[in-house]
Amino acid sequence: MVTRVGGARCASHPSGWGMKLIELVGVGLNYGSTCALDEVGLRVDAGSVVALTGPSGCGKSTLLHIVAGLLQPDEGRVQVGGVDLTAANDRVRTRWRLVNCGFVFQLGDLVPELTLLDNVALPLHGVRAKGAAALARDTLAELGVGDLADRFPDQVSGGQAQRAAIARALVHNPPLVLADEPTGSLDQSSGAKVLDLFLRAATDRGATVLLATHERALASSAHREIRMLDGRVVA
Ligand SMILES: Nc1ncnc2c1ncn2[C@@H]1O[C@H](COP(=O)(O)OP(=O)(O)OP(=O)(O)O)[C@@H](O)[C@H]1O
Repeated sequence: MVTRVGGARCASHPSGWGMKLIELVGVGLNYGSTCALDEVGLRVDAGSVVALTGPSGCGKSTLLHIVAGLLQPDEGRVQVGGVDLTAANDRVRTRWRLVNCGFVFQLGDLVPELTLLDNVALPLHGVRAKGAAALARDTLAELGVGDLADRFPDQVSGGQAQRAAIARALVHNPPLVLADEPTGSLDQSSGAKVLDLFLRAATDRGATVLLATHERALASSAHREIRMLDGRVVA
């Protein structure tokens, strides 16, 4: 079934998206003469936490950007939650992403002019301002940075900013969470808290979390690990 972008969701799975969430077939992408992805085929079922691992430069970030519809492959097909992203134009992909996807970028990528609270409330368009602020505050608190809600990104540490970026990716309960090195600048206990939130999102509400990581502890706690090498999925 192909669902409307950002529209009606299927009721047969808690995420509302059916079982087969992500499907990539023969996906290739080049940056000029650099081949970043080569014939990648992948299928991820809904409701799981999946770790993408592999050496630096093997294509993990590029793959996450393609699944989010932020990059279009040069070849192949990408279907996510029943939507064919390779057939969708920029505007449709952007709208789809806002509704369905939470993305944690490798460098956090908070808006510098907004407080942590306002950054986290960004995906909550459509929620009344008061409700959005309360929800954003609760999510920041869950990640242990509730007391920093009114600070700006340049007034907190890298790890605190990263936790706010994770709060922003989770606050609207999206069916799909994509995270690029989400625990890279976190201490062990904050990293464990983040992992716990990802696992809960998957088991409690059927969300799917696809994360790129170099950390063994994170990869081995995920439901599944996908290993990449030189732009290909190898295991
Ligand atoms: N914007 C870009 N322009 C040119 N080449 C790029 C660009 N982004 C990535 N690459 C190249 O594409 C390949 C895959 O990069 P990618 O960032 O996807 O790897 P990665 O596995 O996420 O690496 P890391 O673990 O270091 O974050 C690398 O060879 C990289 O140098």
